[in-house]
Amino acid sequence: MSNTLPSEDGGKEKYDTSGFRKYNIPLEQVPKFSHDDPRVDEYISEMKPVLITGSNLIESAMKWDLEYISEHMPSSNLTVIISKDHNFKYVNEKKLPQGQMSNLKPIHTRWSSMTAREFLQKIKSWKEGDERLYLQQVLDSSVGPQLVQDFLHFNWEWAKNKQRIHGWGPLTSNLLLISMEGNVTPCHYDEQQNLFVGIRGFKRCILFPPEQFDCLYPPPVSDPHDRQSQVDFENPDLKRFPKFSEARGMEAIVGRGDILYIPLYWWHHIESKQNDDYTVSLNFWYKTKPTADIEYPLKSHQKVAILRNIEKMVAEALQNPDEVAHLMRALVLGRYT
Ligand SMILES: O=C(O)C(=O)C[C@H](CCCc1ccccc1)C(=O)O
Ligand SMILES: [Zn+2]
Repeated sequence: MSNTLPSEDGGKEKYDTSGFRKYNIPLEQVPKFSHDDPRVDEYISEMKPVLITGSNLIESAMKWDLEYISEHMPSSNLTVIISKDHNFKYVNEKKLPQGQMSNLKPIHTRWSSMTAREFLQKIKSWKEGDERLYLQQVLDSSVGPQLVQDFLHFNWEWAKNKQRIHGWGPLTSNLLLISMEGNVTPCHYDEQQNLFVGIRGFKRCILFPPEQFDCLYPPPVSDPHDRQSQVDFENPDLKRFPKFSEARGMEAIVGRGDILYIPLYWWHHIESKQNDDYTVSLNFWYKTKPTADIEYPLKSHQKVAILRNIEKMVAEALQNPDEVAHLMRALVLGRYT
């Protein structure tokens, strides 16, 4: 059950955020509406986050806890990320320096695979100081016939309706997420529309709109941590990242059966409630349709896409990522400033 009742005015009630980390960031509440409230589609069409309650989108997955998964896919090896602390910062392996530099491989998080039962045993016997685990498995035929059956029984009518009326592209993937209490996925953005569903436990999501790109300082596009903020929310370095002090966020608590719409290019920081049981969530990532006829004024997420393309073009033209900053400074400093 969700932790506050959907109220008529939607989104004004405060979420119960006890058990989540406190950051020095001003936060507004993401509005919360029942799945059949017309305001849900108003927010999605304006590409603004909204928390949707009471939908039966994944009714058949509400029984997906580690016992059930262990029982129905006893031998499957699932993808598990292991981290030295509670932060699970995603690394794009394809963008890691190859060859002799490979000793720069990230020592912070690494990928492993294990059965659901092994994962359950490891998190049950976990104690302070141990490495932390986060199961992140793409739903594909490898999850076995029972979970595929459950997947086929999702309320695809509802999901397809959203996809159609909001002009989304195809569903690209569903990521099954089983997190230890207290794990954090640091602030990043994705280039897809996302219906993020709670199955078990509570997750708190902090969101920032794409236009706050200059407050959140992602690394170069060629960096393994592409699309992720370089700012450590627990200890922000305001000398390196001064505009982070201007960041203004939104907050939602995703409970059992809740769906958080995370618009594409919106920044999001997600954590599982501390000192609570493990959490289970499932996301639905949709490509967005290529912009047929461009409308002005451009939306902020389109300007972020332009920035990404410029970075890629300049790096490609120079054939050397290290020269990009110098050329871009020469373009702007003293000329466009
Ligand atoms: O659904 C989303 O978009 C989330 O960020 C959910 C997040 C885990 C996502 C891990 C990840 C981040 C970037 C690229 C690939 C995988 C969580 O719930 O902890
Ligand atoms: Zn994400």
